[in-house]
Amino acid sequence: MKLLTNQKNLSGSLEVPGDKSISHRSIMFGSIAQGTTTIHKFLRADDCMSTLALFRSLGVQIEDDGQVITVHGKGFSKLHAPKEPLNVGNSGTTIRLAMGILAGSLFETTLFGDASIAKRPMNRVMLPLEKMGVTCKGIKGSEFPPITIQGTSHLQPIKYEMPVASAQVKSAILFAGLQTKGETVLIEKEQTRNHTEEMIRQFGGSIETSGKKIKIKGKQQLKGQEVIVPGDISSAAFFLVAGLIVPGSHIVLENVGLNPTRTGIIEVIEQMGGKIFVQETDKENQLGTIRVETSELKGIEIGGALIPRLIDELPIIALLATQATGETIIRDAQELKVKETNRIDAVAKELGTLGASIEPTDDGLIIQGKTALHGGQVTSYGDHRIGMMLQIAALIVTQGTVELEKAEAVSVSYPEFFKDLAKLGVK
Ligand SMILES: O=C(O)C1=C[C@@H](OP(=O)(O)O)[C@@H](O)[C@H](O)C1
Ligand SMILES: C=C(OP(=O)(O)O)C(=O)O
Repeated sequence: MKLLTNQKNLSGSLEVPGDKSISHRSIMFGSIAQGTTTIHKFLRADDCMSTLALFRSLGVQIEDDGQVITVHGKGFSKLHAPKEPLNVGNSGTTIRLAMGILAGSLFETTLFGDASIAKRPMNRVMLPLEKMGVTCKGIKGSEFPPITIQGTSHLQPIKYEMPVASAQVKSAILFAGLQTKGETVLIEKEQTRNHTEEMIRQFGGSIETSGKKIKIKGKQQLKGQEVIVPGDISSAAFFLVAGLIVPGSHIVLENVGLNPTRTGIIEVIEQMGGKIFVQETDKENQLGTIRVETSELKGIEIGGALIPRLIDELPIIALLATQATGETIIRDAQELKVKETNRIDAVAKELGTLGASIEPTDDGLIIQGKTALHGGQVTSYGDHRIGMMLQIAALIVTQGTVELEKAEAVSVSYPEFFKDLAKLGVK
């Protein structure tokens, strides 16, 4: 696909689509709670539709009238054995969280996905679940999908120190913990997005959290709720960066979720000297409006506890750094190697093709600033975030054309991405 290049003066306001993490979880909590859950502003993107289809295959009645999704939950014990292996598509969140939910099922389930999912590591979830009494097997004795999982009615609570900072692993263990007869204690390596913890409370359950330590008791009754999904800051990130780097721009993003475990990108933009203005419009629901203007930026160092708070934004932050003065160093981000693609290599290579100077390292990237980007032939590798980042990069290309292979990958998290970009006055 030929990308839009050589843009100026982007302006206007947008409401970005629903949060992907919360959309997945709203189907999951709706399925394991008792009673009806209604979901507003659900993200109708490929990944979340995979979760919806998966829970239907487990026997949950889920209606979609095109506006509101209604989930008729009957608790963990009423999930049925699926007739066939379940397809998670491209979604790491779907497969890992579903494994936690299936930990207490009395049937065997096989979960598989696309070529990218077939390469994503599952030991991080399999090992703690096995300690709890679950039997999990990857293909040919490996940790890779297809994964066959056989749950147990005798799930044991565990005390577990997580070796990776991962909200997906944490959530899988919490879903399994909810099905034990005792108390599960988790210690995070770094604090990660806390949507699962918040939704346990929203659905009437209790969970103790203090810093990196989490305690959850099993056999709690969750009750169906009304969920209004906030806008996804990870989707907003592409327009925030467009507004900062395309000359003469002024962009407003409305109804963005501002959960502090997700707002690392705002802090990074502030530290780089970007003109970003955040107005919290609904404190209780952590929603706000974010405004950005084209800015002079400076390079910074990004690492440590900040990384999980912006993990999915690192490709677009790398692009931002190519336009700052000086060097930007991203470290402690080795998790990027096991996302939809190896995002360290993909960012360095594809932005390199467009003229950026980026060195991939073992745990991140070293990016030289103030580089003029030029045209070229690039690929998303089938990774939605790489595809969207490359379209934002193309906006500042003034010489030549940019051709993107596998542009359709954007539908994994943001099917309307190109249409929304057009609303900002892109010509
Ligand atoms: O829990 C979630 O909804 C997610 C957690 C993160 O993954 P990890 O837990 O593997 O870091 C993130 O990259 C992913 O897009 C969504
Ligand atoms: C890593 C991502 O998602 P998942 O792990 O669910 O595939 C992402 O959306 O960037």
